[in-house]
Amino acid sequence: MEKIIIKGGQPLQGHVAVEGSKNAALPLQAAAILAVQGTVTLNNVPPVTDVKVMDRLLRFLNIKTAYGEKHRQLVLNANCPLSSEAPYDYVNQMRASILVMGPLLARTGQVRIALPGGCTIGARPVDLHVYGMEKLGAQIKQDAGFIEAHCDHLVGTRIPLDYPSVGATENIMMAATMAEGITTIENAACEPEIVELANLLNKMGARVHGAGSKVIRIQGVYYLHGAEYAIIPDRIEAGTWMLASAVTNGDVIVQNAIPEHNASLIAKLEEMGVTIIKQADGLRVLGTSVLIPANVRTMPYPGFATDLQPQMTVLQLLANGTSTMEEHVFEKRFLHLEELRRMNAHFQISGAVAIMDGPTDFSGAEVTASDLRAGAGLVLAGLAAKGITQVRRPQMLDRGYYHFYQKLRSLGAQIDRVNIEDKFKINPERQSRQNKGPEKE
Ligand SMILES: CC(=O)N[C@H]1[C@@H](OP(=O)(O)OP(=O)(O)OC[C@H]2O[C@@H](n3ccc(=O)[nH]c3=O)[C@H](O)[C@@H]2O)O[C@H](CO)[C@@H](O)[C@@H]1O
Ligand SMILES: C=C(OP(=O)(O)O)C(=O)O
Repeated sequence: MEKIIIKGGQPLQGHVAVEGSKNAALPLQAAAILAVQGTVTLNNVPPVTDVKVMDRLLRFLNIKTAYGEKHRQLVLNANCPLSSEAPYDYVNQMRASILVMGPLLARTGQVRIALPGGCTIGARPVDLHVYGMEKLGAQIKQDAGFIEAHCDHLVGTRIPLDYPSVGATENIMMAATMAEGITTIENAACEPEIVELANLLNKMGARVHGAGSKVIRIQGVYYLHGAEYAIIPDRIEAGTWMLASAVTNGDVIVQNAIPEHNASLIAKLEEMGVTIIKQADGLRVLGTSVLIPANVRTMPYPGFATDLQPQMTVLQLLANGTSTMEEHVFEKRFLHLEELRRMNAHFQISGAVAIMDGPTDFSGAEVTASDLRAGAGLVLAGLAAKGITQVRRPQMLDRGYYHFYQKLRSLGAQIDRVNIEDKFKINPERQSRQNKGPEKE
């Protein structure tokens, strides 16, 4: 069993570099399905597990891919006939696998994809994705855990979304690029990752307008071709390092962080007494020993990002007084708080609201990461805690962070990742010596 082990109490100091955005990379990988001619070259692609999971799915669909970790470059070639079936084994690990549905439908006229399944942050239906495909003219059948969609050709139309779902907006955008006529997505998601997808699609020959606003207009084209694109820095990774500096009363420069992408976080940090200085090489985050409580609500962009909620609650628990966190994006994203109780946190949860009493004197304990960001939150609590914290299931962190503990160690944290079985594994040589008994002279 692997664990991250942290000896807390060390203020973080130094520089940390942010990788390319995981949540931008995944839809951009899926968009490569649309290129009937030429290759799609993506730069600044982070070497994280989710990107590898998407890569495995795309290769199953017959797309040729080559990734150079050193240069963070991924080249995708979809110029051959593609399979339109995505089996359960290839989609059950990651929700974002559903993003192949729109482009496959546009490219091949049919798709059969297993439903991506449950998730520890709550139910994650795909009804808005399906609604979008239906509005574009696809016939959809859901049976035996699969979504099956087919169409002669897709036709542009008005698609008002009940909720600005990031994934549904991306799927619809990709499907609509080759639809006949104009598609208008209303109440579209506005996340920077949506703008990234539109930028790549437009470089591939699509005509997408308004990405980043509530209304996206897509004029269908006959075909899409290859293009090269560099992915933006990961705003969630950047935010995690900013919070790591704040919870340890540190002084960290988060390199490549784009301030506008973390505006809600910056505003809350400043409200709590943390100093943020915008520098040419990134954001300098200076902690404080007197944290002011704050109330936070997660919301679609540009609101406070749900993917920074667990990390933020650690800072709120350290503040001098009562803070609240309202989780409005996912229904079950407070599992990390129950683990933090083991580290001396005091709070109550009432529906979507966590009411937290600070200041918390975190004490090290053994805890388990239920998902990627819960894991990040627990490690941050460990950095702020007295004594030793052990975080189980560190593989959760690999989904979206590259070299998580190594980067923290470079900032001065006392942190390691160990395989407990390795430590206690019986050395075969020693065992055979023991079995033989003492060597004769
Ligand atoms: C790979 C990726 O980019 N993941 C991000 C993306 O996830 P994802 O694209 O899954 O997030 P959505 O914006 O779609 O989901 C937000 C909410 O809408 C609901 N919903 C969504 C689709 C649907 O068809 N029906 C429906 O009810 C979900 O259950 C959830 O409660 O945006 C989330 C919200 O910022 C982030 O936390 C994830 O890190
Ligand atoms: C929830 C996340 O990702 P996904 O949507 O892929 O589960 C995340 O990155 O925190």
